Amino acid sequence: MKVTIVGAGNVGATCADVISYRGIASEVVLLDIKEGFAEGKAMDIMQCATTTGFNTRVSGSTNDYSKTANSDVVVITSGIPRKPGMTREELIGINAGIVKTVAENVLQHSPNAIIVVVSNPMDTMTYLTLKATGIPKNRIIGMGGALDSSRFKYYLSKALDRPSNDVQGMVIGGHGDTTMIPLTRLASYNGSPVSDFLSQEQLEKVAADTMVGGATLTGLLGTSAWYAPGASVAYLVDSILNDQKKIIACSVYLEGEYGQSDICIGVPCIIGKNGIEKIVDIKLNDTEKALFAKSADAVRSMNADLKSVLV
Ligand SMILES: NC(=O)C1=CN([C@@H]2O[C@H](COP(=O)(O)OP(=O)(O)OC[C@H]3O[C@@H](n4cnc5c(N)ncnc54)[C@H](O)[C@@H]3O)[C@@H](O)[C@H]2O)C=CC1
Ligand SMILES: O=C([O-])CC(=O)C(=O)O
Repeated sequence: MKVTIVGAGNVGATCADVISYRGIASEVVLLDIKEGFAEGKAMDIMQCATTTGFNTRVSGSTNDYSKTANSDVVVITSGIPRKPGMTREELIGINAGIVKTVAENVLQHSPNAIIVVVSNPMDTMTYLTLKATGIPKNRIIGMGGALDSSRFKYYLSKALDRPSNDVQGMVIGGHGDTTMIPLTRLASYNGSPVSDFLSQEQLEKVAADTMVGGATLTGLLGTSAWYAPGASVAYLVDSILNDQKKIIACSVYLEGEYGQSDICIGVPCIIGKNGIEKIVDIKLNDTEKALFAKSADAVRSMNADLKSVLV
């Protein structure tokens, strides 16, 4: 199975690294516009093969899309990341043009690929990719919810002082500082509701920390995060390539589900060899429904800014 990652920067290269050492794909092509950069990242990763013991072939390409031909999955991580103090939404001006061109280029060489969109603002970039390429909606997946959910479980585990892997939880809605919806009511610790162990005040803090999880890291690092983002993309790609049918919150095109249409936004999905195999209808309460509608309004108003790119 072949995976192409366009944008060999922090997130793209980390994703290639995780995919190779976990043996998720047999071949990974990293492509970047910067001369020699993807080749260098690929060589560095390949020099881990004997020490971490993997057999995936990782190669790099400077903007030569012929090397990406016949990819099963293409991940788009090209574009600029935010700096401290910025929102993801502020990246739209530069990233929309990049994502549209990249999506068109990759499809010329891999017309049947499933596309995973990572570049921010991710929900709007996912919508742009769908509208610009016209490929079926099951093959366009925005990655945000996997990462936001892993941060949610991290903050829950810290509050519980128990391992993250004993915690279940999901974040739906937009992948933005104010649009994410950590589903605290449904989160659990080894099968029991987390509210059995944490106070309302603690749960509200966990939700608030989760929502600004990306901004917190951007403040600490000076650019946005990459280890958890790269690993989250690899987790999603694993579920596609190995047909795992995991339920993962992904940004997908809605046509009436969750009361929304003509929008890409995070909802729980079954992810398998066909990409989005099913949108899972979890029963939200009235408060959660209202938050979801508000989140969708914000994402939709961002999508309106795509008019000049989508002509
Ligand atoms: N959806 C999510 O959960 C997350 C999204 N992101 C987003 O992912 C994107 C990448 O972030 P980083 O890897 O940290 O940035 P980075 O700056 O380290 O890497 C971006 C790479 O894209 C390349 N690039 C730019 N234009 C290109 C083009 N036309 N074709 C090919 N390559 C091109 C650059 O040369 C650079 O190497 C950002 O937009 C960031 O906001 C980051 C983390 C999580
Ligand atoms: O925070 C950012 O800008 C990058 C991102 O989407 C994340 O790490 O969640």
